[in-house]
Amino acid sequence: MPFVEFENVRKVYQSGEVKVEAIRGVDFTINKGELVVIVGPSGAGKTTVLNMLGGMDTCTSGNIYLDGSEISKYNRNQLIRYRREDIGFVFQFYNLVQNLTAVENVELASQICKDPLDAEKCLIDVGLGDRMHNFPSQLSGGEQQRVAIARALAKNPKLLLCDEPTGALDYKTGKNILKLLQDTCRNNGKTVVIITHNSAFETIGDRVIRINSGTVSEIRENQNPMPAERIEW
Ligand SMILES: Nc1ncnc2c1ncn2[C@@H]1O[C@H](COP(=O)(O)OP(=O)(O)OP(=O)(O)O)[C@@H](O)[C@H]1O
Repeated sequence: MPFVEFENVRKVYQSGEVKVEAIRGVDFTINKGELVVIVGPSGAGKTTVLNMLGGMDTCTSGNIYLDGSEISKYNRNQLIRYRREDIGFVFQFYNLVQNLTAVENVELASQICKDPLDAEKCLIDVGLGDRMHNFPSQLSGGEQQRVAIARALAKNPKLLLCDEPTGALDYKTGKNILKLLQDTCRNNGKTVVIITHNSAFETIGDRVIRINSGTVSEIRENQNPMPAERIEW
């Protein structure tokens, strides 16, 4: 059984009289420990897929599975627990609490889940061992994103979901963050999903899922994914 599965998933948004079919019958699988790149142009439905996979939104029909559980059947309380314990989130704009230090930001996340990793160790792992007691405003964008990644990993989640994780960063810093995500997958066996509009990122994924107009237009497995430090865009 695959680690993650989307089975004929549909999502219709209804605003007043207008219905938007954001996702129109999407099927894909993800294996444990894979680095997956979900790519597609703006408006294709990537964020909708991420929101359903992350338990922030529900599908209109179809089935979504993670690690043997059908999350598309979860009720509100089960989804709250799922978001807290099973998923680590990394967003474009870091979303750190400004009046807490790096290590306090990471501890904040680990306090709400049942089997957290050590906050200081997570910061050391992302290369911030010497910046733990800095506030976000004292850190660069790339460093703040590293704190956000440490915060997500400290939850010891089943899945790390990253929505445009390099979107706010310059080229070189963005590449370093991709490398960190790839290393996290390789070295810790973590399943990592990166959502992006940037097709250049396709080459680093073990699996690439291309979304266009609410459907999957291509699924590809890279036998030899490119090391993130070597990609160019
Ligand atoms: N809450 C909502 N209500 C109504 N329509 C929505 C809602 N969220 C998304 N949509 C629509 O669903 C479609 C897919 O949007 P989505 O945000 O998933 O695309 P995306 O690929 O993530 O795009 P981007 O890269 O620009 O974020 C779009 O047509 C969008 O307008």
